[in-house]
Amino acid sequence: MYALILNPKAGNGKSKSVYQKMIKQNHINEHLYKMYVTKYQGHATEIVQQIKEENEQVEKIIVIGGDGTLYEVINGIKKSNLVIQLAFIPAGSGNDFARGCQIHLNPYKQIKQLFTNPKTIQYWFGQYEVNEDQYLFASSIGFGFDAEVAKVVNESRLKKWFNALHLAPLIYVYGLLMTIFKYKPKTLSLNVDGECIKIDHTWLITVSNHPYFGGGMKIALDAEVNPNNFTITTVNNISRWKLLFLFITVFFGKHTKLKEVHTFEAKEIKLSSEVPIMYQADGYTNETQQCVINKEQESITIIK
Ligand SMILES: Nc1ncnc2c1ncn2[C@@H]1O[C@H](COP(=O)(O)OP(=O)(O)OP(=O)(O)O)[C@@H](O)[C@H]1O
Repeated sequence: MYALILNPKAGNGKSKSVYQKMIKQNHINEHLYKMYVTKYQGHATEIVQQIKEENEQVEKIIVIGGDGTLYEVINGIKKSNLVIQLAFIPAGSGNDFARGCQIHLNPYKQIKQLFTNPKTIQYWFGQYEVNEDQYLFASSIGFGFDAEVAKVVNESRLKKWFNALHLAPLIYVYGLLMTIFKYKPKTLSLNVDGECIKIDHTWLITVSNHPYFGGGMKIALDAEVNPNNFTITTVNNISRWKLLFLFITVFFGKHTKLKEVHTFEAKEIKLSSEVPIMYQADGYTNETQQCVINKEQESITIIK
């Protein structure tokens, strides 16, 4: 038996039509699944805990939604120590996890594959600790400018309209323009696999499990799904105009040629900031002054 978790608001309601089509096409047998619909932010985490408590023979969770829904589901899996296989039908606006795992971005193609010719891969989430609490991220965790952009995007009423007009990536351009002239770069101390580094005038640091962030930007060109290392990208000592240029070059994967951009691989990163800094984990934003990031030891099976 499997559980289906649907966020009806993901992709501005696209997820609901995806689910309805799935039913119409008789892809799922009503007796073999239990359906859960999220009602508010954080609900998907609670649903997974409920699945564990109900103690039914659930072997797989299928998520229909965006990266935010997936983030909540994987954190529910972590909190409840559930051993489960996971399938993801991308129906959000960004869908970076799907890109990173080479899951069809077209949800209908993904459904067809899932129910007719499924394949499995192993995936290792990232784990981060803030204020003594541990959480998982599927795609990336970023500190500084990109997190401020994510916050503007999440809080913007325009997101709905851009989605409706099928112009979802443009909401990130809007967030970028709203943030770039206000953001104050920070001095950050990093401990990377035991080596201390101070980075001044930092705009952003992203820690990636796969290449994509921000709805399709290929920030970590060489990142590969693997159990050992993250790819870390830092941007510091850059003018605001050049940063704007950088975000254009990211789409062509040319940003790493800029001298202000550095990339490296690491297994554990400890970050501290003298002042609170915004972070985003799969799009979920908050503030912290310290964070420790590791690879999750156990892999999860992703069905795709
Ligand atoms: N019924 C609901 N009403 C309002 N918000 C909800 C509901 N159910 C879930 N949410 C919240 O919706 C938010 C957005 O979901 P999600 O990130 O999956 O979609 P998206 O923003 O369209 O896609 P992406 O993250 O890929 O850009 C999540 O933070 C989730 O907590």
